[in-house]
Amino acid sequence: MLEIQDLTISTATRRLVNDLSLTLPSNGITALIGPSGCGKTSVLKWLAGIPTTALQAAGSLLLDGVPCPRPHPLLSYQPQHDALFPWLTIAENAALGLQVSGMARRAAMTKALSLFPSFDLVGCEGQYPSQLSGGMRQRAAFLRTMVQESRFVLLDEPFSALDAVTRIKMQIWLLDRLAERPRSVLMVTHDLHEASLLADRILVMAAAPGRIIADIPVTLPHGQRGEVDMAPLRDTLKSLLLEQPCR
Ligand SMILES: Nc1ncnc2c1ncn2[C@@H]1O[C@H](COP(=O)(O)OP(=O)(O)OP(=O)(O)O)[C@@H](O)[C@H]1O
Repeated sequence: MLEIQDLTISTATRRLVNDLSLTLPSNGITALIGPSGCGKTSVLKWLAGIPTTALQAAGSLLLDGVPCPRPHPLLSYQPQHDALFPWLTIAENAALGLQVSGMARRAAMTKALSLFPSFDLVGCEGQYPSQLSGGMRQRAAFLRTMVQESRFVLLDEPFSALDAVTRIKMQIWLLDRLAERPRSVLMVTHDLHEASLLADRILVMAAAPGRIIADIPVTLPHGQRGEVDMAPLRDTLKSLLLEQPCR
């Protein structure tokens, strides 16, 4: 269990996130939605321990009840932009997270390469990020995050650059992997359809300052989430978001 307690994030002149507390269970998908600029990415970056210039943050993070340093090897983070290293091949990029956490290069490469077929990246192993489309780069970044099998996975709009078919494939892939090996995913998304389809719980943030205004469990099994079944939930989310100003 991962607990954020009283997280406040500010610039020199304004408070971006105010006293945000939330608990992530050991498994399942928690979607984080909210108007643009409400602080979703800032919360994920803080969790991942990414230093952000010009922002000050205060708050505690507990992992299974014990203070958790950041960055932490049990938390992996996929930023909004793919952040692949341009001088490494796609295979080298994909294996990098494993190597950073101590796995030998050959073993890391073997493990990463085994996932290339399910990410539709076969043939791209030796290419560089600049040679790939935006969607392919996003799949490679997703692969690099998921291959690490961290207990907590932080995904910032992981499917936003994908075409509709690839997006559905990746969503199904994520659900299948989580069914095989449960872990906890905190996913920022602007797509209410995606949130209602994937999440076990949806957190809605408001802006100015950023805070959680709704915490909605989604209990219907994934296999039963048809368009019509999920429409009332999407309407609720839409109403909550439309009440919020954009920043
Ligand atoms: N380094 C920074 N310096 C100053 N302000 C910042 C910095 N980083 C983010 N902000 C501001 O913090 C607020 C929250 O930004 P953040 O990216 O966390 O929002 P978001 O909810 O993820 O937005 P979006 O949905 O558009 O990606 C925004 O108003 C943004 O301008």
